[in-house]
This record gives sequence, C-alpha cells and structure tokens, in this order.
Amino acid sequence: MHFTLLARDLVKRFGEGPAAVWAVRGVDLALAPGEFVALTGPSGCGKSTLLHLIAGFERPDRGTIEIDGRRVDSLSEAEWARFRRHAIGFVFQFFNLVDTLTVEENVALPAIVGGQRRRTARRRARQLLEALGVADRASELPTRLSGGEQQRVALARALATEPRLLLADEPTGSLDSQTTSVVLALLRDLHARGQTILLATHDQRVASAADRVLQMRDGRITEETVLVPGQPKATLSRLRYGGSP
Ligand SMILES: Nc1ncnc2c1ncn2[C@@H]1O[C@H](COP(=O)(O)OP(=O)(O)OP(=O)(O)O)[C@@H](O)[C@H]1O
Repeated sequence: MHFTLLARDLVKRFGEGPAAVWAVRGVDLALAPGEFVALTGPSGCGKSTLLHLIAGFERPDRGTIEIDGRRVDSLSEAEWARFRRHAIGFVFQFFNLVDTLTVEENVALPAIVGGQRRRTARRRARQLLEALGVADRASELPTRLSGGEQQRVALARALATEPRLLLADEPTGSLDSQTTSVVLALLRDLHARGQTILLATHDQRVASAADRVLQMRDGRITEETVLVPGQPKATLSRLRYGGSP
C-alpha cells in the first residue's frame, strides 16, 4: 500500500530535565492518497507540534516520517525546504500572509521561490484565486481583506505548487461561523478532487467533514473514529484549476 504520509513512533520533547515537555509521545500515523483526516483534542495535547513535525518545521527526537514514499526526517534543512516547497502546503490559523506583497504575489511566491517562471507562477496564482472566489482582490494588500478572504488566499498559496499533502492548523480557528462554512466548503471540494488533507481543529463541524477523526491527548493518539468507512481513494488525481500551469 502506498501512503501519502507514513509517520512512525514520533516523539518530540521541548526543554530539558524536569522542565521538559513531551509534546508528542510516540505517534503512528498513516494517510492514504486522497484521505482527509482531522486531529482533535484539548489545547496543548500536541496537535500543532505533530503538524510541525510532519511539515519539517520541527525535528522529531525519535521516529520516522515518509511523505509519498520519501524518508524526510533525515533530510538536511536545505533538502527539507526544497522538498517541502513542492510536496506540502501548510495553512495556519492566522494566515501568515506577507503584508507587503499583493494577494497575487503572495500566492505566486512559493512557486517563484521554487524556480518557476514569474509569469507562469502569476498566471497559476490568478487561476487559484479565481477558483477560491477571491480573484477580485488579487492586486490588494492582504491587510485590506477580511479574515475569511485572507484564509482563502492562504489556501490558494498552500495549493500553488500542487502539494501531495495539505496540512492545516486550525484553519477556521480565527473565522466566524459563516466564513468557517465557506472555508469548510472549499476543504470538502478539495477533498472531493482527491487532495490528501490532515488538519487540526477544535471545530466539530470541520472535523465531521473528514474521513477519519483522530483524538489526541497528552501527546498521543488515543481514539480513532472512522466517519467514511471503506478504502480511501487509491489514486490521486492532481488538482488543476483552469488548465495546466
Ligand atoms: N516551541 C515550544 N517550546 C516549548 N514548549 C512547546 C513549544 N511548542 C509547543 N510546546 C508545548 O507542547 C505542548 C503541545 O503544544 P501544541 O501547541 O502542539 O498543542 P495543541 O494541541 O496544538 O494546542 P492548541 O489546540 O492550543 O493549539 C504544550 O504543552 C505546549 O506548551
């Protein structure tokens, strides 16, 4: 079986000695291509840390991570950064857009940094903004946009390099109920198109859109609820909005 994500026995500790915090204490996790999995659990149980380990923002103290069959935990920082740029999209609770760049430039940036031609990257950014319903804000600075619009831009940026794995940390955590519905509909749509998604959420509505919900407690996955039984999709049809880039 091919997995988009395969993590084994992940452990992450912050600090030393008696002050040490064991944020992740031996997590095994496998996502098949096209699966949508939600992580839930009380504040401080380790959801963000787990996502950061998978994205390579933090290094595990123990354990292994494979993404799309590639061992990533042993990569150098530079290799990790290069791999992450095209394999992983990350959506943050507070958007993390660059305030001094326009919306379109924000979305095009990862592809440009990854070596894509500027014109191609900007054209694809336009297509994504169109698909996510924020194309009319393309030339504005992100600070002029509402929270929901900023999160749609952040989603567009995360998808700009057609990542195998979309990670999202509380993507609706700073949105009101109506805007949450919009972002949730987008996540469902991405899932229906075959995007593999792992997200952390406190919102039951968001969690219930997933195929599986994993409950975390004290750095461990303590419970699994399968909402959509059966084999996950075996093939991943790559996301394409409005033709090839
Ligand atoms: N950089 C860090 N340095 C020290 N401790 C940290 C660091 N990051 C996280 N922790 C600790 O690790 C534990 C897990 O935190 P984490 O942010 O992963 O939890 P969480 O489930 O995402 O919480 P929330 O739902 O509030 O975002 C907490 O005790 C937290 O204080």
